[in-house]
Amino acid sequence: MISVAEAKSYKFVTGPDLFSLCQLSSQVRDECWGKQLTYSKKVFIPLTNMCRDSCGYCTFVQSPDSPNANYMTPEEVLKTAYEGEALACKEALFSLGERPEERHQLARDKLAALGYSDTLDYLHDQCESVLTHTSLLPHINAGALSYEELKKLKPVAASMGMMLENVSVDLLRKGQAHHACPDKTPKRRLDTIEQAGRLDIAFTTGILIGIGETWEDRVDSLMAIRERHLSYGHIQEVIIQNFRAKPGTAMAGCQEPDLDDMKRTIAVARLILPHDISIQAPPNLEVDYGSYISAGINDWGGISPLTKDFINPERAWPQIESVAKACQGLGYDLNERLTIYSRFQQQESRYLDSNLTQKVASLIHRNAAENIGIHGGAAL
Ligand SMILES: O=c1nc2n(C[C@H](O)[C@H](O)[C@H](O)CO)c3cc(O)ccc3cc-2c(=O)[nH]1
Ligand SMILES: C[C@H]1O[C@@H](n2cnc3c(N)ncnc32)[C@H](O)[C@@H]1O
Ligand code: MET
Ligand code: SF4
Repeated sequence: MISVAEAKSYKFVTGPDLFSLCQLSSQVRDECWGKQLTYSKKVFIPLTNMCRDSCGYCTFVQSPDSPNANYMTPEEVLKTAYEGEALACKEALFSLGERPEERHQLARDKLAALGYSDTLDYLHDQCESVLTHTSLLPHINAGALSYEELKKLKPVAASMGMMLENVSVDLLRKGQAHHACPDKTPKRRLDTIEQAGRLDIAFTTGILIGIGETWEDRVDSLMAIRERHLSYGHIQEVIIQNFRAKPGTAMAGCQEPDLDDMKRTIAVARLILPHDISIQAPPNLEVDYGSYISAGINDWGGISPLTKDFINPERAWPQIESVAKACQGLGYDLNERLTIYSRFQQQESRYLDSNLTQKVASLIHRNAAENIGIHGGAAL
């Protein structure tokens, strides 16, 4: 792992050339993860698109004035999960707005009609329903959560996640990406990662690239993740996600990060983070996604044969076969993994509630058989 000072000196223009950096990070990736990349076959469950925050980049959020502002019903949740199960998905990604009932009367009314007063209680019960009725494993991406909230949700999710975004407090200023977003303060985000560590929750986090942060801010954010992982060991993956500008948002006119900037950040993330952390970049937010492999990623995140990426709905998922081809072209197999990585899966593991161990064990078997069947490759 490189030092803060080294990482900060690796920036564009004055730092080492991109090719050497990528060679170095690929070497580290190959040593730790071998000649295989992974993805998780998932369905997306956008439980509610209302939110008390208003991030400058987000089109997922719907204002209460919009006819599209909603909560999914329990029937809609199960329908999506059943359809995903039929297509061999193994992850149900619950992704939602943060505490909408604390800001919007419409959210309170819609929750009350469903028999709830708290979005997180509804989330708990919908994860439980998916666990009861299907073989899918819930992954919860509900933003900043407290120790008590995480603790309540742990028995109904195999893993959880929340993008740190960035530790820069400058992004909270007026006119910046996180202005008027109480859940995007670095303090709340870092505290969520810390509490998930105390609770032994297999956790995904990451940074969003190109939202007004500096190179040094990126390094500081990755260092903050590294420190918490060194304390608790619970970070299973770090997502390096590029901002995509969306019409109709406050940041519609902002410059998107270019591919070289993404590659440099991925390579440096690989060198900064402990090597047992998976590095993920989504394949649907960059046309030349194959070049992420040369920058040092080992994972593509969730890919869905059924549902769109509701956060980037205009960016279609590539066919899994075309991702596999890109991997093979560079000498890597593509294997399916579960939402909880193998390192955290052991039976009696402190990371899994006892009612989840059996479900995970049977999916491990299915996954291994499918990986051998489809790719002729090694099972995970
Ligand atoms: O389809 C998406 N999946 C997103 N995922 C899902 C992710 O691709 C997979 O669910 C995980 O790799 C677990 O398998 C996230 C998960 C998190 O915990 C935190 C943030 C994200 C962000 C996205 C996203 O923008 N789009
Ligand atoms: C779930 C995660 O999706 C990311 N997210 C939200 N909006 C965008 C966008 N326009 N471009 C890229 N990523 C985005 C944020 O990082 C959030 O935490
Ligand atoms: N609202 C949560 C966050 O921003 C998760 C979904 S974002 C569309 O972290
Ligand atoms: S990114 Fe998440 S927190 Fe921000 S407005 Fe969208 S749903 Fe809300």
